[in-house]
Amino acid sequence: MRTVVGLMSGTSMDGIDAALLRTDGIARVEPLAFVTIPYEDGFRAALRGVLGGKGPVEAVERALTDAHADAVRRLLDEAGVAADAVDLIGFHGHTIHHAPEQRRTWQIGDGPRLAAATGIAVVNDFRSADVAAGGQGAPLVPLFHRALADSLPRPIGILNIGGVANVSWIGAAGDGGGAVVACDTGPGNALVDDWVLRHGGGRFDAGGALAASGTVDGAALAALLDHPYFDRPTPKSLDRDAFDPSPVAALSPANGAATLTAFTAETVARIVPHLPAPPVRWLVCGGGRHNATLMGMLAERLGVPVAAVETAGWDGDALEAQAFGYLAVRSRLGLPLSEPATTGVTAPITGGRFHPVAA
Ligand SMILES: Nc1ncnc2c1ncn2[C@@H]1O[C@H](COP(=O)(O)OP(=O)(O)OP(=O)(O)O)[C@@H](O)[C@H]1O
Ligand SMILES: CC(=O)N[C@H]1[C@@H]2OC[C@@H](O2)[C@@H](O)[C@@H]1O[C@H](C)C(=O)O
Repeated sequence: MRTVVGLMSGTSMDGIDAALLRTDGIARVEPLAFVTIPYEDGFRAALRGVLGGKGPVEAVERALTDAHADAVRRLLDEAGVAADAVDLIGFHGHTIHHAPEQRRTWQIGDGPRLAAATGIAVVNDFRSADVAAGGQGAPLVPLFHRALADSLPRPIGILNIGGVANVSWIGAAGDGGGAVVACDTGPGNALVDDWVLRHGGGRFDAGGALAASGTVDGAALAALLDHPYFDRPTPKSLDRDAFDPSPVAALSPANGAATLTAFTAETVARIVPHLPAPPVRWLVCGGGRHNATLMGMLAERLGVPVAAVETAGWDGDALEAQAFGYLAVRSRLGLPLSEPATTGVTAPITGGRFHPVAA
């Protein structure tokens, strides 16, 4: 067992999730502490400005890395754990460009700088090896989900609704320890977040209240769904801004929110025929599980129980950060981070780049 910190800066750009856990990188996971450090509006704008790899990437990368070092200090202070009791940091960084078909994925985050600032060895750059080997480079949380889901009824769908939404389908226990099939399903909250921000309603649709007050526009929803991504078989992955929200542009704030929320729910439902068998149950993590309107739309469309991962005793805000702590340990052990059915890579492959603390 190792004591590790996992750090995630997700596509919704809300801030840094930092988790402390003990894990063997295989079957054992013991969460210890978790904090979220929201980004300041100014930094969020700077981050948005380098999406796509444009603008002052190096300066933003340094600031992002320093913000992660602060997050580690805050996490360890809160947990009452000294830095020298931590073996490793798994540092996802922030995705500013993702184009696996061009064998390109780019997460900013300076590993040596974070190791120097914290005095803890770092693993970063989790996605490049998979993409270089022909994989999608995402999603990478499925092997962690499988470790957690060991005792749950299966097949199960574990759905993460962040800026982008992704599913891990985990098969029955007899099935070689549980086969995993994964992909990004479509948009998560990013389109709704952008819509709400543009209409002066804050950074997101709290509780899904705005969407609940509107009506789904069938024609706009059909136009949004008219995209080749949804017919593509798994595995497949998305960049944050893969979808064009212009079909809702002329709608009222409430109807636009309702339609974009339905778009997320509908695209999750459309993944079911691509899975080996329909899940008997769905567990939802990521910020989208706080959106009651979205959760209701999902339950309606999926027709089986849909609940937040808290019903299984997990922390739905912490899971991604925990996953990158777990994957950092797997990286050090040379174990796979991805498999053909999770990213489309030709064979199970490890990944990550190790940065020891300089002597
Ligand atoms: N109370 C709430 N009501 C509705 N939506 C919420 C609430 N709290 C959070 N969210 C949504 O969750 C989002 C953040 O989710 P999360 O932190 O899981 O995303 P992320 O990790 O940045 O993204 P990704 O998983 O794509 O990398 C917010 O942008 C918002 O849309
Ligand atoms: C390229 C990239 O950063 N993808 C993220 C993004 O956010 C959600 C979804 O799209 C998922 O594919 C992935 O993150 C999670 C943590 C993953 O790799 O499993």
